[in-house]
Amino acid sequence: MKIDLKDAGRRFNQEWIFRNFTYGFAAAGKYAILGPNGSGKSTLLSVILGSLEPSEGTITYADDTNIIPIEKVYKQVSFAAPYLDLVEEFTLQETIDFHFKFKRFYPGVTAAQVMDLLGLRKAQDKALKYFSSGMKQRTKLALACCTDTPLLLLDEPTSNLDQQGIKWYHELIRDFTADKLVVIGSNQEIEYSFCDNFIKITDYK
Ligand SMILES: Nc1ncnc2c1ncn2[C@@H]1O[C@H](COP(=O)(O)OP(=O)(O)OP(=O)(O)O)[C@@H](O)[C@H]1O
Repeated sequence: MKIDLKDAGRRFNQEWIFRNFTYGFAAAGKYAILGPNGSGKSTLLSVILGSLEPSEGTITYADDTNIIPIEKVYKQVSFAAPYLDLVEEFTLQETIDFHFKFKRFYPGVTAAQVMDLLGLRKAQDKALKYFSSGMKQRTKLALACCTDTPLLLLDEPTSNLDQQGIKWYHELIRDFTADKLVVIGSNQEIEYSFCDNFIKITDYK
């Protein structure tokens, strides 16, 4: 998977959040988008995700041989963010089953293994509305990482996780992302310490 942005910019009303962003992402690179609160990390992630259009410039996606049309990109992406809502009425088991009706498991992974990996078997029949914020965040990360997509986007991945949860997050990254293009939006080193490419959003103002 490759993503190329050329002179990309995004604004809300009259305010430019970033401009002149020319950058190439390629599998299996690990990229971190860095910047202070409100600088535009989530906005750039949303443009890469395909959920926001650039206000100027272009974004193109390609696999090894072909351009991927923008309307098909969602099939290639897994995304987790604290502001991404889960269906609160679903139990954990239903959440896992529902997610994998639409997306394939990472090779070798099963629904039972996702449950084991989460370490939340006791809560498998509990509705997500009764989950703590850390349990919800773990659920989002496990679903995103255990899905067989070439692109993984994570915004503030360790928000609401405790020390043990942060260690668990690093194990997920180690075990499920070797061949993926990974982009992390973050301002905490612990979240992107494994990355090898760094984008400072403040360089594109
Ligand atoms: N839908 C929107 N309409 C108008 N302004 C928006 C919208 N979404 C984001 N913004 C503005 O864009 C700017 C960048 O926000 P963004 O959420 O991308 O920053 P961030 O770097 O991810 O911040 P944080 O670290 O706090 O999550 C902010 O000034 C925000 O108010």
